[in-house]
Amino acid sequence: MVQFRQDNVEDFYDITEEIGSGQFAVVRKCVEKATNKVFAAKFIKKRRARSSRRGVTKEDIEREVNILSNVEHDNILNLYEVFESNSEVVLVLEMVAGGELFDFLAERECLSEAEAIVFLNQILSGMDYLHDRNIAHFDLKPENIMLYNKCEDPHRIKLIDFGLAHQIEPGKEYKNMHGTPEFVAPEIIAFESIGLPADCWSIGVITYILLSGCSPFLGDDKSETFENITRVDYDFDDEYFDGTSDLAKDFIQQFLIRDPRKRLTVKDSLSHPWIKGA
Ligand SMILES: Cc1ccc2c(c1)c1c3c(c(C)cc1n2CCCN)C(=O)NC3=O
Repeated sequence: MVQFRQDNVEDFYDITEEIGSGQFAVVRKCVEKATNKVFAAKFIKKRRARSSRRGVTKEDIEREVNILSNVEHDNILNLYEVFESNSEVVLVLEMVAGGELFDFLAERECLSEAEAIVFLNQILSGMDYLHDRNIAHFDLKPENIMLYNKCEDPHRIKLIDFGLAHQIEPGKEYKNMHGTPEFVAPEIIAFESIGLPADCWSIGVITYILLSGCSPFLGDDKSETFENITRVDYDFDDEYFDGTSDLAKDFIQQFLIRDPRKRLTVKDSLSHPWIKGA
């Protein structure tokens, strides 16, 4: 278990501009005073009372820290150290300066199959590492896939934000309603038992977006999106998929299967001819 340092993070790091924010967390760029190295500091508000709905419980924070402390993979973000005060916990994380895959995609509208496969090979490699350890990310989306460095190696990515990640204990039921509507699997919406296959559904949605620039289930509002997901109501509109190979569509289709038990696993997807053939 990583030690939560009780020192003041600002005695050791210069905290600078905000680079991201969520419901109970703010991410800021920071520079370690002793080394001048640049990191990302994720400030997580602690929940004050059990009855409160504000802030994150110590149990959830320790879960994220535990998972990040016990994983080491080229495509997964590194946790450097943790500070704790009365009101918040600060995760000092590796800085990935290349920005979101989401923005990289926005600049291009969609990617060639070859380029999408370069990103997917890394996403699948990181996810295979996590799933081998029964760790589900539960919040896979282009915003949580960051480019390491646009200049040095523009196609190197890191998976970030393990705030919803869980170690799935075999045989134990896990249910929770979280994640971003566009990317959540049907079993999450139906409040059924969830596990590693929920990440596989999200990978199918991400692949669809990488190749078309469109989101397969996105409706005019959250309930329409949930309705589309529950009915697995999507298609490969010729306007966006006219030049897309049948192998690519098959790869997507094998992830977007309602029954989690029949869905393609990450490990099997690495042997799919679309990925292997590249
Ligand atoms: C250059 C840059 C820009 C925005 C960043 C980050 C880095 C970033 C980072 C992290 C997180 C959790 C969120 C981050 N965000 C917020 C947006 C993430 N979807 C992180 O852990 N390392 C980062 O570099």
